[in-house]
Amino acid sequence: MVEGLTKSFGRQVVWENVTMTIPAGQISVLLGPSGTGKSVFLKALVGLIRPDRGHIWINGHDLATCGERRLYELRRLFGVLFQDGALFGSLNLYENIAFPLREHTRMKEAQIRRLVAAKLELVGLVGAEHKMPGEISGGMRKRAGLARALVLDPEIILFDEPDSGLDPVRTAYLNQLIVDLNHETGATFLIVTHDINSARTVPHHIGLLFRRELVMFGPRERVLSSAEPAVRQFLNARRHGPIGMSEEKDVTELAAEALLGQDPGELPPIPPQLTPSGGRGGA
Ligand SMILES: Nc1ncnc2c1ncn2[C@@H]1O[C@H](COP(=O)(O)OP(=O)(O)OP(=O)(O)O)[C@@H](O)[C@H]1O
Repeated sequence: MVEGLTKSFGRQVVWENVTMTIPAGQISVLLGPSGTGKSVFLKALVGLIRPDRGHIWINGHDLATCGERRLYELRRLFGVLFQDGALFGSLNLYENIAFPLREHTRMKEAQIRRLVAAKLELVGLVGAEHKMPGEISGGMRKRAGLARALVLDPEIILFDEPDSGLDPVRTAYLNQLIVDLNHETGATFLIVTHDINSARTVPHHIGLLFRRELVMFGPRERVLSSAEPAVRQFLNARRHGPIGMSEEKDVTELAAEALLGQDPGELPPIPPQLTPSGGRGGA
């Protein structure tokens, strides 16, 4: 539960008064034009950046204001998949995935081996444990990063652009993997993505950050059928609307657009949501 969250860097307000309840056990997607502070939001959620105001309630504790020791404990509840998997280049996949276990637990090697093997299987990387991050494809690196994010069995998993740099087929496999993992682990997922197709089909809930605020956050079908101009423009990848090339359009531009009578057009039909597959294919 995020309440009244505000963050500025110097005089630049990134977002203010963000309030949302990220539904437990479900998948939520956070969208927004470049620079609207989606990555900063993820970092605030895991306590890497302290917000200026507001609260982040998790299991009865406020992650935004708690002390360092509590923060360290609360961080264990999170798994984070950074953009490129953020693997350690000098460690093989096995050691990368084992890393959080070595950092946060006193497990014996045999137990570590069992857990790493289970996560490798979960993400379809059995047999690749001795490979170095530099030797494998971007898609495999993401899946290895995902295995590492999952290894402490987190309650909340944050994904920062999991589909960036992947081809459409690999993105489809990764999306299915995300849906399956959510189904199997029951963890709460929050995904930042620019991929509209993923945003339309993967999550239960969608949010949009724009003009320093959370414009909307709600169930997928409600957001996809919304007439709110920024939401409608973004989720349908249109030029018509308040979002401009490099920043928001100003009033004159919007007035000119209205005069030209450019019609935003009919909304396309809402695609069905991806369902858990029951079995897993590799990518
Ligand atoms: N540590 C920092 N110090 C100062 N400014 C920062 C810092 N981190 C981010 N910013 C600024 O905050 C704003 C939001 O950045 P952020 O990376 O969260 O955007 P984003 O929505 O994730 O963008 P993109 O979609 O392009 O990845 C940017 O203007 C950025 O320059």
